[in-house]
Amino acid sequence: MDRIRIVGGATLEGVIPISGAKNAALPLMIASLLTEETLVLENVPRLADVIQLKRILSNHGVDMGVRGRRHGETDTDGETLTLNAKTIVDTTAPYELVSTMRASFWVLGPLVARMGHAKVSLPGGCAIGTRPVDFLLQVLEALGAQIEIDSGYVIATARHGLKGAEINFPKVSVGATHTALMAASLADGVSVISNAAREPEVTDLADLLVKMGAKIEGIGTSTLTVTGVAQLHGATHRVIADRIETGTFALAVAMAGGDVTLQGARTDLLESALDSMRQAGAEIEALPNGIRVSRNGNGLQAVDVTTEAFPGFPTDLQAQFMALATRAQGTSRIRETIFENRFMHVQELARLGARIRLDGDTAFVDGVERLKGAPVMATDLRASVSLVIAALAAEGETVVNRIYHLDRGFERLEHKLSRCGAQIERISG
Ligand SMILES: CC(=O)N[C@H]1[C@@H](OP(=O)(O)OP(=O)(O)OC[C@H]2O[C@@H](n3ccc(=O)[nH]c3=O)[C@H](O)[C@@H]2O)O[C@H](CO)[C@@H](O)[C@@H]1O
Ligand SMILES: C=C(OP(=O)(O)O)C(=O)O
Repeated sequence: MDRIRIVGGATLEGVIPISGAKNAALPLMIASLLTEETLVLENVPRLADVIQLKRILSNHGVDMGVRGRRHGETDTDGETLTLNAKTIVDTTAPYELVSTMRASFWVLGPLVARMGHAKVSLPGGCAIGTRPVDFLLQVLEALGAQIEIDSGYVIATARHGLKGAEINFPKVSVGATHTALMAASLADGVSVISNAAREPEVTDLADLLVKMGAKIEGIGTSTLTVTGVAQLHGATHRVIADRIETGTFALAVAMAGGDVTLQGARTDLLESALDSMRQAGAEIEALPNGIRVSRNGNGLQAVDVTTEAFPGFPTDLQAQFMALATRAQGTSRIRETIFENRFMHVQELARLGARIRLDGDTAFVDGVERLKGAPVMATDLRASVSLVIAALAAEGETVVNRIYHLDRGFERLEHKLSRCGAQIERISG
């Protein structure tokens, strides 16, 4: 199993290219199941989750190709993927393929909408809470599908197609909104989705669906009105920049000090997190094609944050922000309101010398003068990278074990950081 070794203390200087967003690329790829025509997706990140979804889609019969590199493109540019689901050969997504990744469950909506039948294993994904799928199933039931659970599989049936409906979510859910958008696009009649997620990845999916011929109003708001169409067609779309990768590298610079341009990053995708970083002592400047982050000399200050649905502070940056707070002056209160068990990084950060107390949904982080390198264990995707951030400022060597979690969501992390001066390397095997 690969590990990452970091020797802390170096400041970061240079340019980091930001990849396409994992959490946008996955639903965009899944949308290929909605049409017989070809989708072209540009700027797809090279990640373990994308490779796994390619396997799942292939199993359904989606033909896939990767377009060769064009003039002027470098190896930091994302892939251009073509996906064609002319013939769906299998409407089952088996446990072996689905169990490692939450987003793979989202094939359920498009399959039942187009084929009238789908059988999908209950999902896996990061172990950060119970993560039920009840809202996703309620969406499909509201649209007229019959749902049955059998031997760990959800079986959805709608022999005569789906019908438009009113859908009102009790809680904001990204995956349930993706499911509602995709299924309602091919349903007969109008669907109104209330309390919809407004995450940029939901907007990216809605924008793609509109290019494919879907009729969606209210994009970017919490009420989406979808008028179903009989068929969708092919389209070309560029995956938005990864706001979580952006925030992660911004926090790495805030932690290590230095001056880095995050190329291709967009401030409008993470205003709330950037504000918290400014309060902590980072300088952040929007550039025409990126964001410049620096911290030179000034110390870090404690900041309180509460995770919320977009446009609030994202739960996917909570662990990384906590890493920064471990070195700030004073006590930071970090409250997690989205997932009930997303604090597994706390005990690993403690191995590096962090002082963190947990009380229910809140972590109290007392900043310390120094962290010291140690062997640590990655427990989930964002927890893994929080350990990397802490290690950048720790004295001596840190080895992060089980980094397969990290490879799910960060493309060439060690290259991107080492190019800016970090002492970081992958140890294979
Ligand atoms: C691949 C992907 O894009 N994953 C993201 C997505 O996950 P995901 O779509 O799984 O997260 P949701 O937005 O659905 O979850 C939000 C909350 O709703 C609850 N819930 C959700 C569905 C449901 O049927 N019942 C239910 O109770 C969840 O347990 C959680 O407490 O959004 C999360 C919240 O921004 C991010 O942390 C994940 O990185
Ligand atoms: C939690 C995440 O992913 P998943 O929903 O696939 O577990 C994440 O991207 O931070």
